[in-house]
Amino acid sequence: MDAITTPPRPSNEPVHTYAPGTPERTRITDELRRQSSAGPMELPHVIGGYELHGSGQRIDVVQPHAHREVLGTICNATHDDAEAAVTAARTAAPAWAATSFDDRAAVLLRAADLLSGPWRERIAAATMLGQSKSVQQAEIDAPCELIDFWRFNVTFAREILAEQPVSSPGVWNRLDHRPLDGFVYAITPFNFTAIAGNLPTAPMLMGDTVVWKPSPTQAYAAHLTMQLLRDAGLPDGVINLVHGDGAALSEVVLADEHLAGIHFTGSTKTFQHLWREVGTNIDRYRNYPRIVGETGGKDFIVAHASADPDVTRTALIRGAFEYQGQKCSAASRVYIARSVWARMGDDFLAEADQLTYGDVRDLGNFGGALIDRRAYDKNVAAIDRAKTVPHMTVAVGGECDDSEGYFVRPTVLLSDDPYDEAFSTEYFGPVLSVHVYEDDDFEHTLGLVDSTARYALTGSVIATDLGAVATASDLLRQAAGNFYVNDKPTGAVVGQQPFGGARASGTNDKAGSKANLMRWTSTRTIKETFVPPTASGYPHMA
Ligand SMILES: NC(=O)c1ccc[n+]([C@@H]2O[C@H](COP(=O)([O-])OP(=O)(O)OC[C@H]3O[C@@H](n4cnc5c(N)ncnc54)[C@H](O)[C@@H]3O)[C@@H](O)[C@H]2O)c1
Ligand SMILES: N[C@@H](CCC=O)C(=O)O
Repeated sequence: MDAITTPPRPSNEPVHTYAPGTPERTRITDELRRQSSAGPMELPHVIGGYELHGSGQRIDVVQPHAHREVLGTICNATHDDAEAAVTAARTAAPAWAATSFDDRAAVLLRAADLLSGPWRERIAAATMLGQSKSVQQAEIDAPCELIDFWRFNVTFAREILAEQPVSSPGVWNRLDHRPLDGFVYAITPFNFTAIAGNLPTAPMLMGDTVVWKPSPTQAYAAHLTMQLLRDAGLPDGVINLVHGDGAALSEVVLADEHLAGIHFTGSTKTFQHLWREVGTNIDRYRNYPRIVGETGGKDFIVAHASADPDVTRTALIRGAFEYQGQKCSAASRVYIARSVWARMGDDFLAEADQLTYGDVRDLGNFGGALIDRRAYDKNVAAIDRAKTVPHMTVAVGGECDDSEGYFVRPTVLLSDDPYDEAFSTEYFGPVLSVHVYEDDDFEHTLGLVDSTARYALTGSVIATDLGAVATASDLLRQAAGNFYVNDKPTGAVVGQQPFGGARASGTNDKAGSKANLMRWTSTRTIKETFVPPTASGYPHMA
């Protein structure tokens, strides 16, 4: 069809409550039961449209809150798998680049409607079981955030295509938003099904073909996401799903001359490794690969002396302990004015102590388990260290139990020393470091917040004094890519709070925004002169 079309206007997917008696609660409970009793599934690579089981090491994907229950098995990708995926991506590229924007967009719009409809509980339950999310946390991830990524990105991409230069009389200037000249490598984290679904599909929407490697611990929901995209009409080879730890895969992919971009979300350490490898291979590439990475955080809450105690307590509980502190945006260091702490500290500690982490199939639980043994050991070590530090008190929690699942209790560390490593190291678990400062030390404390950790992802200021809000916003301008006033620092919504941070937290290309989509297109400028000159002289030469 030859027309300039307007995609359906996106609005954020409504978040279901799952309150007792609601139909969605019945549906999710049935689906959790069905998936839990289905027995382990093979979770194949999907390369060029073929489901391949691979010859690499087999890795079980388990329920983190019940680690004896196996959901499925993946095979770690080998060099052969990697080469097959790169070949499939390159083979599919010409036809995909020639596919109209509307036809590419329609795949995502169909996928969004499938996820909002018949796939909703399937993906939500898979996210709960595989990533140990409470029903509320799964709901805001996938379905809702993933649907939003898909619908909003279509509108953002359409706006990019519509942005065209001016043309002088006699000339027509145009921008051709080409796909990148090569394939994109999308590497995704365990903690959000939505991020895993967005990172390969954002470049795909812009006409690129993709090798997608999800986290082994998110492989179960990733497998279903790939099935959903294929149901929505994704052609073979456009996205190639390859499972495993990524080591052998990266040895092939990062050395390939056609690597055109990396779309990464995960830890700072992994991102820096990938960037270094790109540097090492720089002479091999036909183009400079676009490198987009959203990484770690040590996200803060600063409560001014004017802060409302209930707002502060709620922001701390939700910001630090939802999804067991495993959001890159989770509050993990808090600075509270002494007078505020005096009014809400005991209530906060009591509420934290009463939070229930358990099997997420029991909808009464606030949260689940840590994702795996590695995350569990890291948090146990952090808590054990804290117990030995003289200026630090484990005020709540500190108990850990891995007999059934990787459970770490919500833990609050109170410290007189704001330079302790607990205020600068990302533990990625339910461990919150709290420093109580003197009320008149607000500006000095903001300096501490800005300089203590190397990250700059999210942060909140809580204050009713608007002057204090303005001071914090000013002095912390570079300390967070997402800055919240009188709220928790988590829960960004696509289209409302574009998400991402700078410093060690990433390239700040804002997932689910035009800025991100621009990284996946290589613009060609076309100038056409209608009646070209036929003589080379200029009037001043007469
Ligand atoms: N800023 C953000 O938007 C954001 C969002 C989610 C998570 N995160 C961060 O992600 C981290 C937690 O996620 P994680 O534990 O999955 O991170 P991770 O770095 O351990 O893993 C991320 C992905 O990289 C893969 N990987 C590791 N080594 C690789 C290699 N050599 N080649 C290819 N792939 C490789 C992993 O298998 C996984 O798929 C935290 O640091 C968190 O802050 C950031
Ligand atoms: N966008 C999510 C965090 C993603 C990282 O884990 C939030 O805003 O809470």
